[in-house]
Amino acid sequence: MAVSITPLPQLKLNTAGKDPIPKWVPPPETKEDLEWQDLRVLDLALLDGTPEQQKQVEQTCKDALTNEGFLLIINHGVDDETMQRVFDLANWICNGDAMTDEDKKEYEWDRENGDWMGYKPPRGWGEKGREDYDHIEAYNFYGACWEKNRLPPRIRPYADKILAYADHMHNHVGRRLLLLLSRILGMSDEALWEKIPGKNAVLPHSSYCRFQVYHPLREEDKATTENILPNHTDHGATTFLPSQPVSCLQILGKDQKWRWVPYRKGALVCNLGDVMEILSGGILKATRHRVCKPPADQQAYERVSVCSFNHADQELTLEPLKDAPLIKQVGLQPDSEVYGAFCKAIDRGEQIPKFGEWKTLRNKNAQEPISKLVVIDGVPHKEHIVGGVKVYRQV
Ligand SMILES: O=C(O)CCC(=O)C(=O)O
Ligand SMILES: [Fe+2]
Repeated sequence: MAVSITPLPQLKLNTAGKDPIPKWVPPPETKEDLEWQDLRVLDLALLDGTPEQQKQVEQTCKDALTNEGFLLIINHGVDDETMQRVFDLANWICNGDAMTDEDKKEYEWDRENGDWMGYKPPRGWGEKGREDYDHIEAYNFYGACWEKNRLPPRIRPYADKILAYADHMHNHVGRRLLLLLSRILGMSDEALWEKIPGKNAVLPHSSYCRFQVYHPLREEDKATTENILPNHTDHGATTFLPSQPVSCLQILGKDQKWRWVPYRKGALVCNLGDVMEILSGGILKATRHRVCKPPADQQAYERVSVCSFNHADQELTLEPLKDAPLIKQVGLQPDSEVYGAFCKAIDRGEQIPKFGEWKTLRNKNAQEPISKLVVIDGVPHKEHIVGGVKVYRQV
């Protein structure tokens, strides 16, 4: 069972000859005793190993994505030194002097139209109103940033390095994960890679890399803020987050309990989005997660986070791959949340959406004020339905 794609390359980001940027200093780990979610560890190097090792990695992947819905990936081709450079860049871009105030205006995202490319100012994603301060500043790097030169001038000398990282996550790690998911579904190695991402660009369509920082909570927000980023599922196919030390990310277990994602230096935290849950008919889960207020001993630190969101071709029709052997064997899972919500929307007569419509709808409506009030864990939330999938904001 030879893997049909080239062995995983090792990414190197040589910034010699460029102006130095400040070094990101990782904050210390929390000493608090939190309820951690045990995550399975997927060793991606095993995919280049013996047939038994390949089978082992496939099984780990399947167990993780049908149970926790999150996993840790090691040996993904970005060593600690290279990842340090990525964090140096992310920290400098979101938290340093990489952008002037004019740049922030010139390159600001077009949120009203659901286009998130560019600089995201620190408002609108929290659980308060759309215009309220939300502690999160980010730069969203889409393929068009390079194709249309939509990069602030001071960042341009590093454009090739950022692209190399984004490329590695999408076209090497992302492709290999799709290969594993194809095998899990009983399909040929390249089936999902051929079907999902769209081709002919390093970051095709809306796949993107986000550098972001969560600023420490302001004094006046400490008492009233629980979640910095509300409870949601990602809307693409796969997401990769290099593990970082400030504990904020929580995932919702099958038992409806929230648990903290542990820090593991050098690993990638990986989860699936709506696309994979719908295509797999609910077998592979797009797990709900949220970014909470950090534990008390980490509340003074800036939390730098680097996210790779691997999306789908805008024309991809979102529906289960009914011919996939695993779906035939175990059947569709309408009790699964995202796929179930999707089924209900279709039953109500809504059209099967293309991914592009789904994404724009979800981007436009993300965290809009809404209608229905529900109680989760004893805490009142507003519920908003976006493309059939529920998004919650704490009231
Ligand atoms: O920063 C994180 O740890 C997760 C962010 C996240 O879930 C998102 O942006 O969709
Ligand atoms: Fe997310």
